[in-house]
Amino acid sequence: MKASDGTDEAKRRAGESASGQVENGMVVGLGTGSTAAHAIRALGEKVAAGMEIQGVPTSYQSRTLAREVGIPLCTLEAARPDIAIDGADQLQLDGALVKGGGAAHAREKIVDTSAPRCLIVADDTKLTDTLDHPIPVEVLPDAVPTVEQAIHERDGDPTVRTAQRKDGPVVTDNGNLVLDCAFGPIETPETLAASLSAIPGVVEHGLFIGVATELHIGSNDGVSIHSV
Ligand SMILES: O=C(CO)[C@H](O)[C@H](O)COP(=O)(O)O
Repeated sequence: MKASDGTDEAKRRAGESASGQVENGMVVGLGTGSTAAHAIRALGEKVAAGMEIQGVPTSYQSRTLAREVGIPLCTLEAARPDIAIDGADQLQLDGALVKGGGAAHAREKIVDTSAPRCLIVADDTKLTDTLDHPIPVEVLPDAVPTVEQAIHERDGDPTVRTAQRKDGPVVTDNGNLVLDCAFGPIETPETLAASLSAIPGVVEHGLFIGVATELHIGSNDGVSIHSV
């Protein structure tokens, strides 16, 4: 397959492919980002055609879009997802992912891990042999200085994520801040994931290990599906 340059068309193919796995009566975890949004729109079309599903949103963005396209929503208290569909910023074919480009990774990890099937949708430019994308780390605001120090001690380089159309930092849907932490090539993602989780003040980080069960990778001329 030809590389897609990360086009919206490749993202659409991936999103629509994953939405094709959703069956009548299912509860669906609704991921965040532009690729997951294609899946949500495709699910909205299924609902309009008579399919009965419920969505569990992972962010303000996915909740708003699901409402716009007519997907009935529920919470994790009401029902566990049968399947989750979510995007990624970078991924390996063994299913190790970096997420959190939209700062939604804390809720995404909760919803994605609550589903027996987690389908990751991405264009083919995001595939890599070795993860090296900065890892988003959601942090309680008071803990930023101590978490920054802990990241340096782990040979990482943290940067507070700043907002595009607001002065100051990005504030997550949970009221926290995000440190984008560059580690260079990550040879053992599971070790780094455990190490980041152990830092006091870290709410959640964007390394998703052992979460994805299927990868739907869109390109210019099709979709490839990989079981993990
Ligand atoms: O993790 C995410 C949000 O927190 C997104 O799924 C990830 O950033 C990919 O987004 P996009 O499909 O727009 O490239």
